[in-house]
Amino acid sequence: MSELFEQLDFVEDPLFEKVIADILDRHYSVVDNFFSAEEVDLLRNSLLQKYEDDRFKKSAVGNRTNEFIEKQIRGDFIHWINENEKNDAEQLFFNRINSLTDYLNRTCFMGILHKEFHYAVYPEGTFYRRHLDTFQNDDRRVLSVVCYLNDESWDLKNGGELTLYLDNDGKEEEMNLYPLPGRVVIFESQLIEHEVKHVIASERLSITGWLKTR
Ligand SMILES: O=C(O)CCC(=O)C(=O)O
Ligand SMILES: [Fe+2]
Repeated sequence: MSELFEQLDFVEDPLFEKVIADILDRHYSVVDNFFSAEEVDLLRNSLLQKYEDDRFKKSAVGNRTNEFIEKQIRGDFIHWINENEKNDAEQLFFNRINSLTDYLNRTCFMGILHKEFHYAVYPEGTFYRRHLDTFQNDDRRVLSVVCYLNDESWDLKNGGELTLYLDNDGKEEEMNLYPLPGRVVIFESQLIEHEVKHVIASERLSITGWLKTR
């Protein structure tokens, strides 16, 4: 009878399996080299092209308050990626994200139906204060996915760490993650508070997005 349950086109993927094991175990996963150096170059060039074309907007927080308060919370500039108008780099990006999503849905029944992703540029001196990614009363966000697009010369002294605030048996613990090129950090949007520390030097480049239900 066992063949009844076989899915002939299913191939186990060790990297995605690690993501799932991490999420089940501790609600976040860090995957280095999720994107290859060449892929990061393509995506960074795509980001920089749009940034130079001035298509980025100052990010907002929740319902618009005033600009001054926003600057005290987050200082990044963002540009939403439209999947219907994707360029080659973005096509490659979504292929990879879609395989992860399909894998999660097939193996964990996560029910991810939608996604939204934006480029982000944090200029020198900016940060994003501690927050949960559900501030817009949007409980459809299941997983937050952050992909770093800095180049190989990115130095740890540039700052801009992503700090995750984790619960270790009732005691808060900080996990500091550097925005290294090709690295992807995935975490449960409803659970993990986090912040982007001050960017001390250089521009910090990334794509951030959410896998969503309904
Ligand atoms: O860039 C990062 O490391 C995290 C960004 C973030 O928390 C957000 O955009 O909500
Ligand atoms: Fe966030």
